[in-house]
Amino acid sequence: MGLMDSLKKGLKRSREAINEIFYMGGEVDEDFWEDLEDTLVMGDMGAEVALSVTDDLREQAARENLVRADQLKDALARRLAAEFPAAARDPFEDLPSCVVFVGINGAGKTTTVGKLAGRARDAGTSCLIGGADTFRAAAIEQLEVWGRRAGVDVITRERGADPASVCYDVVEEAERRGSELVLVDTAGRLHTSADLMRELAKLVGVTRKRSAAPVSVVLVIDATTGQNGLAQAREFNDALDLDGLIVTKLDGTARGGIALAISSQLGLPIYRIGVGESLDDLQIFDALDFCRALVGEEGM
Ligand SMILES: Nc1nc2c(ncn2[C@@H]2O[C@H](COP(=O)(O)OP(=O)(O)OP(=O)(O)O)[C@@H](O)[C@H]2O)c(=O)[nH]1
Repeated sequence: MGLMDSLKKGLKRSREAINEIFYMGGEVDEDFWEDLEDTLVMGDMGAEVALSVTDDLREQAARENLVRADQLKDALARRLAAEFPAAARDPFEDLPSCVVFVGINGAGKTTTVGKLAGRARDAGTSCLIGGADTFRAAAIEQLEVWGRRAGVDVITRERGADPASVCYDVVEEAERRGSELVLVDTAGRLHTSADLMRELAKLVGVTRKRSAAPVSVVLVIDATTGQNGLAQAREFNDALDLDGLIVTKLDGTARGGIALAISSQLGLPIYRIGVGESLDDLQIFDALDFCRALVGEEGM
């Protein structure tokens, strides 16, 4: 399945809801604008975004005399796409680079690190993985499986070791080998969220201090978490000053709008999206493609 197909499948629910308003009577009247705003809110985009997008579209429709569903849908996709901040730098393409992945357990960090390592190997980029989730032995094993699959070495320490020391080790080893890309997987669960944030803040601090290559802190977020995802992202951003996002599981039952809410409200670019569990299911994020899949074009 291609990117657009996986994405369209995942965003089916949002699209169906939007299609419903467009076909309700075919007339662009007061009810239409109210329904559109409600549908955007229900799609997890957040009330603020929904309101400003609807207002802008309404003005544009009046100005440009857009009355047909296909014209309005295209304008809606473009207006939604404008909500996503663009990335100033791609931490997986602009090398050398060191990326620390954070996020709650199950968000897809390890899988994403594996996919990116596989991509790096295919592109001929020398890559090294740091396994800083020393909290769970199974996490290290899982990462090593992905490392083997991708043909990329994993630097880690024994269970219970200081995760910040793993970062120190992997950055040092990367410098010794001349590796261009370092990908660090971290723990998603500790006793409390405050413990986790404290540990991650220390780990990020050590990595930033030790690495000569630019360090990016990327939040991996599961698109199926809905509104709770926004609160999660805020907590990580407050503690760690994130650089950007990777949104996973957009092939699943996601409503998708949460990606837009987080990215636009926190001003964080989306670097990649996960659309499945295998090595190939990670894609570069294209805001307009995403919004077209969200809104649906004629015949979709
Ligand atoms: N459908 C789908 N599943 C995904 C995607 N990304 C990850 N997963 C699945 O989500 C589950 C959790 O992924 P992990 O990579 O283990 O998550 P994690 O954040 O590393 O979790 P911890 O190690 O517990 O912190 C696995 O079953 C993955 O296969 C995606 O883009 N789509």
